[in-house]
Amino acid sequence: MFFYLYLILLASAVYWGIARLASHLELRRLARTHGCKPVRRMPQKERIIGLGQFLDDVAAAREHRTLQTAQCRFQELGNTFSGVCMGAYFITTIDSDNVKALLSTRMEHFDSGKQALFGPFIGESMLTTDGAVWKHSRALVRPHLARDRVADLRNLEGHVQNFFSRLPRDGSTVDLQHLFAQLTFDNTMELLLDEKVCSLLSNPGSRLAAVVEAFDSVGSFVNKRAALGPLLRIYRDAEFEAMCKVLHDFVDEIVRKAFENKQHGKAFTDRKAQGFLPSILEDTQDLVKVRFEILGLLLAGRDTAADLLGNLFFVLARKPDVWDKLKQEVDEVLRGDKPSYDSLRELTYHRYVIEEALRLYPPAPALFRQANRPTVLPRGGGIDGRSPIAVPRGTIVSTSTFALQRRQDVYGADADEFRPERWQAMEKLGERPRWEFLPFSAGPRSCMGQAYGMVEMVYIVARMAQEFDNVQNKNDGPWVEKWSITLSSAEGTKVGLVPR
Ligand code: HEM
Repeated sequence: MFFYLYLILLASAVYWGIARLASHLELRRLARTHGCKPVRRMPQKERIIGLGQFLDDVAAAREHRTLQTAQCRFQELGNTFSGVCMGAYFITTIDSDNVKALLSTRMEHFDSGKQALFGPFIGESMLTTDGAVWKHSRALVRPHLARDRVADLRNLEGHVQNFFSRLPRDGSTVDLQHLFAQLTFDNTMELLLDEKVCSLLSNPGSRLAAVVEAFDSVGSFVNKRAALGPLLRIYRDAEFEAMCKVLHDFVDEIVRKAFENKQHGKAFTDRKAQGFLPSILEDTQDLVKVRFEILGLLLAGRDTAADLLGNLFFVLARKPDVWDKLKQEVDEVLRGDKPSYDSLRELTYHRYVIEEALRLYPPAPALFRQANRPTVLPRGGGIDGRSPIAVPRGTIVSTSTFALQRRQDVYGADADEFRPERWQAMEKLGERPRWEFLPFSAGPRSCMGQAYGMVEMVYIVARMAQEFDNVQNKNDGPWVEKWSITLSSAEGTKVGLVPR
């Protein structure tokens, strides 16, 4: 018995050694062929485990300055550098050639790298899988975010009405951030699952309120996990698992109901027959897989738009001139009507305002992948950082969209300022950035909900501009980051609203 165990262990060790050697030789061959030079390393006293780096990251996260710290590092060290954190070698870059290679031209050399990170929350879903499984998920979802679904804004208006009913109209303080999360949750549930839930109208102690709360807190756990590197494989957190269970139970109930209807031959109504849930149940009877796909989509669709709106209104409350321009545009274009899919496209200034918020406060402020083979990135090597660099298998390669979209050499000396007019100027000159503006990522793995997300956000801002004369700032200090999967304001979005 022990002899066989010993043999298995020995064979595994030999296999591992040969695979490492082959990978190393392949990396050397690639480096020679492409003329790679060493990538700049960030100063670290100890580079085997990178414990110092881990402790610095934890301290920065506690002080809500992870993203600003990363931006400063790029300013000090250049657009591409490498380091080690908790035993994991990483390369981070805001060089647009590298970003293009990572997300598009060499995309197949990198995996999503998110499965361990999201762990029990979304298991195997489109956000965490690769290859054929990931492609299949995208094909399933695509029709449900097509133009006809996106263009139907009736449901969204219903949720906006619920949202308005929660807003005080006497200028007293309200935190919009949490209400936006409820609004986008209700809307995404209906868009994807034809499920009418009204968390906006639910009581504080209700089950629905607990589900929204679990969604809110699960993000903080995921971010904590991100810092653990390879230790994640053995890390367990009972509180995180309890939050996941609340969400799993909630989605499982909806899935089971739809599955039973299907089993009992109950036909879906015409509208439902086109819904995402019936079509995914046609494809698989694995209800756990269905649960994870749905949760992944809810996560992708809810937090991103809600956080963007929260950050945007944080800024708008301090920019009455921008709010006046938004009101002027809705009045001129919509003339008191509700926005339609077509009229939304005429709200150009609204789009600039939202793009400026996406630039400064990208809901996904960092994108990362994991190299699934030895490969090469085109820039970052040598003293001038212009030569290609070799990327060993297993390397985590990330880009900070937060820092990338604040590059002064791209956006000018006022890159850190909120100035929507810059988009008009850049468009006039035909200088709209391509690989330096990636709020929805880019390439084959880019956001599937980009068109819908933009429509939803422009619609909500336009309806707010039709409804309120004034958005008063009630937050005391400056904007402070809270990065937990997506990027929101640590102090919320406290405003007072004065009706028109
Ligand atoms: C403000 C709105 C939104 C922003 C800024 C945004 C941003 C992003 C980003 C950056 C990614 C890539 C993540 C990565 O590669 O790590 C992504 C992926 C994705 N988004 Fe969005 N998103 C938004 C809204 C939506 C909506 C409304 C939906 C659907 C209802 C959606 C569905 C998806 C899906 C399915 C993916 C995964 C694509 C894949 O892995 O192939 N997103 N989104």
